[in-house]
Amino acid sequence: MEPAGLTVKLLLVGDSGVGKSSLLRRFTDGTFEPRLKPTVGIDIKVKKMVLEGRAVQLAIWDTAGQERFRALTPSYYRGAQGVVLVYDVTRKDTFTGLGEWLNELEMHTTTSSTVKMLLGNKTDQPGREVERKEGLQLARKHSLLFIETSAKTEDGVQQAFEELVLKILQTPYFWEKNTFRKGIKLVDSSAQQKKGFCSGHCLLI
Ligand SMILES: Nc1nc2c(ncn2[C@@H]2O[C@H](COP(=O)(O)OP(=O)(O)OP(=O)(O)O)[C@@H](O)[C@H]2O)c(=O)[nH]1
Repeated sequence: MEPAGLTVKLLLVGDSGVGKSSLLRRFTDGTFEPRLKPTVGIDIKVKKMVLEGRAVQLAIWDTAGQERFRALTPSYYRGAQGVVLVYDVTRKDTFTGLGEWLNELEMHTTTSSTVKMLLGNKTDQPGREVERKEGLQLARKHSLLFIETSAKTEDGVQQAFEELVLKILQTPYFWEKNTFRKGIKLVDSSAQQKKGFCSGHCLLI
């Protein structure tokens, strides 16, 4: 039988239009669509990556940010080892509205089982309304990883996912849950040992 390897479930949440689907597209397909339609319900993409010599299969759940789909979101948290809370650095309302998302996160996840990341997107766009240090402060307050990105230019996108998954792999709970998986596949890590990993982008709190 083929080794099952490691599977990690990630969830993207945040207000409509902040760029969740665009981040996912950029990360999985390397593309950017300037006029992307809002997500309806849920979209799941799978991507394989190798981190620290381990092959990991990511199942990334992209939730719809529109209000009419909000009732569905809580059920998606189940089994998620990583949650990315996205806001738009050019829309203050998406940042001030994070309290509601943070409450939801607190209700549906535990610190030991889920790694959480705060992500400020659209750094390429003029008219910034949320400063980096504001994001950083909020992340510190809630013990979240923090990063700023641009799905358009790709800046920070790869780093965001890598940092999140790396942190998940360092979580004891993850290994307890994955012990039933036989034959974890080890692959050559040399090509994946990144230089300047997360330089200037990521913060591990
Ligand atoms: N300039 C710029 N535009 C972006 C960026 N990310 C997303 N956009 C644009 O913002 C709009 C909304 O992006 P989406 O990815 O659909 O946002 P979403 O958070 O998935 O929205 P919902 O599906 O409604 O929850 C789209 O027109 C994107 O092209 C970015 O980093 N820079």
